[in-house]
Amino acid sequence: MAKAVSLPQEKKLSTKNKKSARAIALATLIRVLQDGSYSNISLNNSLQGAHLSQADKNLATKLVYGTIQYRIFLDYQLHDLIKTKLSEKYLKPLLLMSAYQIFFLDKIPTRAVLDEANKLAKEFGKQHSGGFRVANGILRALTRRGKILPPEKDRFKYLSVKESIPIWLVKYFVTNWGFKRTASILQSINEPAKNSVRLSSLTNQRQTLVALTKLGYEPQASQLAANNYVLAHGGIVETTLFKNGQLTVQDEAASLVVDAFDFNGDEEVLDACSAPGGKTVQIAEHLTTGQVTALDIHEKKLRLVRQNATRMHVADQVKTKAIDARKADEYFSGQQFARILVDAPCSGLGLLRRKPEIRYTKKKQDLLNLQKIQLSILDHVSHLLEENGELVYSTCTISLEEDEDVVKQFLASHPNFELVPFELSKIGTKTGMLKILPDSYGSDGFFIAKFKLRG
Ligand SMILES: C[S@@+](CC[C@H](N)C(=O)[O-])C[C@H]1O[C@@H](n2cnc3c(N)ncnc32)[C@H](O)[C@@H]1O
Repeated sequence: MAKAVSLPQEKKLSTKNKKSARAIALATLIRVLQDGSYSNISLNNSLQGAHLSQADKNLATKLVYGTIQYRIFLDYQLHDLIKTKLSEKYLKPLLLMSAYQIFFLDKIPTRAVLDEANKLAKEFGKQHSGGFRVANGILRALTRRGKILPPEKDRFKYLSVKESIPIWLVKYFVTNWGFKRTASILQSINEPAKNSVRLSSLTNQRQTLVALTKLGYEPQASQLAANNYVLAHGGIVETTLFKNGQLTVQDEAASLVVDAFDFNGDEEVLDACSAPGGKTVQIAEHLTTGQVTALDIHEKKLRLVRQNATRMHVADQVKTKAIDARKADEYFSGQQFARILVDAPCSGLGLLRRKPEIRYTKKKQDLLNLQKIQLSILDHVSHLLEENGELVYSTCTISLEEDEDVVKQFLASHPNFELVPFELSKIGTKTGMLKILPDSYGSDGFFIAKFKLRG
């Protein structure tokens, strides 16, 4: 439980600003938890017109994402203390947000959380409503009682509440990786995501590293990817290093996907699911006379691919086309690509650390629905690969349905393809498939399979 210690950064903020940050967080949480809005869109909209200091923006962001991330845990803390129906819409989000601060933000004194909750209840409640008294009573009872967890012998429920993961997902993980590994994965996905960048291979990497060090980013070479570095803190997109295309934000495991190809530089490459273009630009960096054709089903998202390509100085190597990859063989004829990447739409279970909502929005049936789309994309683009060409299939999920099972089914229906082992600079695979679980290196969870079309 949080102790009543002072928070220097909090103290520096004016009371008015503090209240605004919390009011914005609460308004966002009401929209997300009660109205089903997307947290990132909702929060960005609220922050845009808010004129908050950077510290207050950070606080509002932390409150929104932290409350969403720990919703199951927080609900459990509150469930037996809420004895009446919460008639006003703001009350439950306010209780969850306050409980989040009490249990997870050690530097905010409990006293301050209660005072702020009181003010917010008066601001958000109806006139003459007693909502603030209800909130106050529940939060005081919560601070008196402290944290509770289900009995450890109820293993699934215990893990579900402790790590704030739906029971179906805990069971799914335990079925595939056993209890001990599941506990390790779940614990790791609640840790903050690393700030990983990939240095452009077209610019002077030594100079970039020196500049990063001077700016206090303390770059540490990635354990996984050749050109990636883990930074001590965020904010890199505001720097000229990012704006000038000397580096880009890319997870360490995500960077391995393109490294699985062998390039000569003159190839025609198809990137079937390309937006926002992280891997497209990485492919393009390998090309001299070759080109990469970047598809995405959403025209709007291709703008991001073009922006990325321009920023990273590879626009001449990149063409974009809004096409459903399941119809790619209607637009392109013959075996015209030497390399094809299918970085498929997936459940994103490897991104649980980065995107706290995924754990609540994904259902087991989604894994099979997505598998159908993934197989269909693979099938339709596979006709476009030249003989001896390379096809890489990747996902940012760890579900077997979308990874190993897709590979198995694709090979069964395409006997002219075979898996090929690949060696990357820091990691390799003899099977042609590489699965990175989120607790192995603290990266995103990823799956990569490399196929070759027999000549
Ligand atoms: C995992 S993301 C790709 C990330 C991207 N490769 C990168 O590195 O930045 C999957 C992308 O596939 C797109 N997508 C979904 N269904 C598609 C389809 N049928 N055809 C083409 N693109 C599709 C989505 O819009 C999304 O941008």
